[in-house]
Amino acid sequence: MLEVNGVQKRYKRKNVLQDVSFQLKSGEIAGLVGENGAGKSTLLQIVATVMQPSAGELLLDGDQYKDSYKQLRRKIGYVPQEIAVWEEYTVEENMLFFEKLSWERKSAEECRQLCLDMQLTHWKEKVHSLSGGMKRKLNLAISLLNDPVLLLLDEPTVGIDLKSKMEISAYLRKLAKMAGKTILYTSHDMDEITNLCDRVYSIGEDPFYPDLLEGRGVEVVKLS
Ligand SMILES: Nc1ncnc2c1ncn2[C@@H]1O[C@H](COP(=O)(O)OP(=O)(O)OP(=O)(O)O)[C@@H](O)[C@H]1O
Repeated sequence: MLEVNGVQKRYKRKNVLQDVSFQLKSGEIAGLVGENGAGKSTLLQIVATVMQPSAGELLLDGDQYKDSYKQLRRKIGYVPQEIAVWEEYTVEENMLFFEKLSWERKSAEECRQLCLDMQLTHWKEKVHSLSGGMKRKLNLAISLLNDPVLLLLDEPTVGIDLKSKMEISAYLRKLAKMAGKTILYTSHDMDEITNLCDRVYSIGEDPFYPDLLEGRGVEVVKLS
């Protein structure tokens, strides 16, 4: 379980996150919405241990982040907005390369299966010849190599076709419901968010997103 208590983030004189508190249970999928610049990526980076908050505390499965950054990092999968894979290498070479950097050992067949699980079938193809959707799937597969309990995804479905979007959504649902993974992800696609999420957190002052989500059958919680 993830607990975020009173998190604040200040960049020089700019307050981005004021007093953010929420909890996520195992197997829960939560969305994070807000206008550009509201602080979604900043919050994901803090939860991912990539960045430290200016104030507040975070706990994962009861362990304080500040006491155990290194151990907790092993339990977290984080996919930033930018696709970070080796373009000149094949899907197979990318997976095997990142497997070497992972804390968990996986065979080549297990790596291939991770890709197949989300309909990424181009095992022998170079990444530069893949579609944007396929690259996003590869990025996601890489983040799962160390069997994270918490998965943080920054706009995993931006700019990809509807079929790939639906495949990624179906796969995320399976990861949460069958494998008990906790997922926090950002998206500007309100149809996708309402279909996929148990709850949506809205960040920032602007009531645009909460208003947009009203009456769509999803719980919306405002964060500051
Ligand atoms: N390293 C940094 N130094 C200074 N300001 C930053 C830094 N990173 C982000 N910011 C500022 O913090 C604010 C929040 O940025 P952030 O990227 O978290 O927003 P976001 O909600 O993810 O936006 P988007 O939807 O465009 O991705 C923005 O005003 C941004 O310019």
